[in-house]
Amino acid sequence: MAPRDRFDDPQNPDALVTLALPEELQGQALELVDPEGLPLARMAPDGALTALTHAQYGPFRRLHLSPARAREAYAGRAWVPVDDALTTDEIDRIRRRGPVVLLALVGAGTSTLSRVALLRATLAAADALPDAVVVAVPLASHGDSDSARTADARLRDQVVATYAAGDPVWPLPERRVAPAPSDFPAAVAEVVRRDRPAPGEQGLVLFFTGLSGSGKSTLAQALMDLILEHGERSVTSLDGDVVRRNLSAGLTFSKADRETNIRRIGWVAAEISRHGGLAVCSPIAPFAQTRAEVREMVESAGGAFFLVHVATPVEECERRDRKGLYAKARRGEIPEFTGISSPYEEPDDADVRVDTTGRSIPDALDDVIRALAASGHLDLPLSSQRRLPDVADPVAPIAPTSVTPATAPTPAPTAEVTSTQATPPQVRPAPTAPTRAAQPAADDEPLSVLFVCTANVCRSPFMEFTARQMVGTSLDVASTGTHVHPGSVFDRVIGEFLPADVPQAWLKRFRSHPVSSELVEIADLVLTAEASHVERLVNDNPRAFRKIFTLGQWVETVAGSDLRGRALIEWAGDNRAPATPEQDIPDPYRRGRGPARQAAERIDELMQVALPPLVLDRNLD
Ligand SMILES: Nc1ncnc2c1ncn2[C@@H]1O[C@H](COP(=O)(O)OS(=O)(=O)O)[C@@H](OP(=O)(O)O)[C@H]1O
Ligand SMILES: Nc1ncnc2c1ncn2[C@@H]1O[C@H](COP(=O)(O)OP(=O)(O)O)[C@@H](O)[C@H]1O
Repeated sequence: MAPRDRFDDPQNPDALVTLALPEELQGQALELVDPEGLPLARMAPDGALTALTHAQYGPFRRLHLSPARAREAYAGRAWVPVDDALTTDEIDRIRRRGPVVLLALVGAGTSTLSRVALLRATLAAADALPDAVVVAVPLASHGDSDSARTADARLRDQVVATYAAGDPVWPLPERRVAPAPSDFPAAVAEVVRRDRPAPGEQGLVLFFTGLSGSGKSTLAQALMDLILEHGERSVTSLDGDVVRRNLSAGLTFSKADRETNIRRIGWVAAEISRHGGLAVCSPIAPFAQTRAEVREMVESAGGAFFLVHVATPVEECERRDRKGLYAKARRGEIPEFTGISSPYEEPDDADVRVDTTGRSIPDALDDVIRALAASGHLDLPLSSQRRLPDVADPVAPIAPTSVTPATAPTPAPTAEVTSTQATPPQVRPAPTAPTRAAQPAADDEPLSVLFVCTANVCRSPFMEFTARQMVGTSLDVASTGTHVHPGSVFDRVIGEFLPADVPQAWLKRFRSHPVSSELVEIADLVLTAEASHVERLVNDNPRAFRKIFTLGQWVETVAGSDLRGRALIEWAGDNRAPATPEQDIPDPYRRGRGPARQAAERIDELMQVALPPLVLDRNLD
């Protein structure tokens, strides 16, 4: 930039060769270093610069020549400033001029090309010319304002003139319209295409922000499941809670630590997007400025940033209070709790805003899917186009009718029931839910046991019927599922392996029923077929953790204890054996008679141990 020898030169106020120093460094002697710490220049307190060495950093370093070195190598050629990928027409024009230096001004890239791609495109153009070489000059532009453009043009003319030092300079005519891909030679077009992939091929960061309990993790997880089911892309999850357990372990919830946490997430996500990957982040990220920094990090890594504002209001999040944190925050036990005692700045730059209040998860997720499809980044099927059940809704707002009221009349026994001599007259026909209202049970009242599997058509009703047949009304039993088509019938294949004296009427009258938080709350004990069911139920009902077990886990836990009834359940809550996959009862549904028989035998075997200690009336076991 000779003759300039300093930043912020008062003699050339419009030259924009500036260095913004923090106040405490102003007026001091400084060393300027590259990102790896190599000293490049010394700066005197008055701003005068002394070069120490050439920069040795970054791609195509060999092409970044100072004017002196460039002249040493290429004096006598014509100099052509290049600030975008060259079209076929422009290359033809240059060809007519003879030997040239293409002086690539790669300060900030262009609106459509990164710096490094601008250099690659210029090299590809040089290859198409008989005698052209490339020199890179990191000359940045300072913005779109008229004054910045004027100053930029002046600085650029000066820099180009310094390189040419009297040799001819041939600027290309200004473009009237932006070139189309077909205007470039194939090799240049390929550089342009790779550098700016179509939205569907670009790295992508899906960033969910919102209050604790708003539904970020739930929606993010459902979306990731869907992406994986789709199978075209892999995903990295950066969930708020998970990040805080590893990447950000030790950070607090002060403003500074939250910012650090979000910047770390942003940095990792940006790196993932740099490689064309897909990252799904779901921290609270309460501050607009930090979210903007993440956007900037991602975009400068070449990725796309897609912001989902999970805008569930604080009243609803507090009503859900999945983790009991709002209650603690209200009691002052958690300081700086977002939405209560720490701010959440609503985004005004969200790509989609979803309030999950009163909506099912698939329905809320569809809003995100629609917005993503419109952006061109990701095309996933809406829930209405998917075969159900896949993203089922474990916590769809519960209609009052879904809990059997305590006063529900017992359905009249059918002819089959009355004709089945094995049916004790006091046994209710198969209920779809425990019939006790949500009130504390008297000590001598039968315990209620809720069996849970996936669709509530096979394993859990089998457990329900087996239990009822074994202990009659000594236990209040019911069954439900985590992913249910409500109203489905009992699976006849596993039904074949029920004890012969189970009344057919129970089977006939059975209809499937989804699990709900109310049902879990009412039950004294919840027994599931698989560990994944426990996980799901505990996730949605964390406070019920102590009474939810897999059937196999329950049997292993209580084996050897002399306790009975409620005391046993309480004890088991504190002494639970781990739920291992070996104890699971695999789903035999639609897998034929063999697996159905195995599941039936295993359930039967476990029930023999699981139930007797739960029965309060000792005469019945
Ligand atoms: N003081 C306070 N404020 C907000 N949240 C708190 C706090 N203390 C603990 N938690 C739990 O931490 C989860 C939020 O962590 P994040 O990393 O997402 O927060 S932040 O983005 O750094 O603000 C958040 O989890 P989610 O419910 O998944 O959002 C809370 O469970
Ligand atoms: N439509 C919905 N979308 C997402 N979550 C919902 C919806 N309806 C109810 N919920 C429930 O709200 C809670 C949201 O919790 P979570 O996803 O962990 O939130 P966050 O990650 O924002 O803290 C879960 O218990 C979830 O089942």
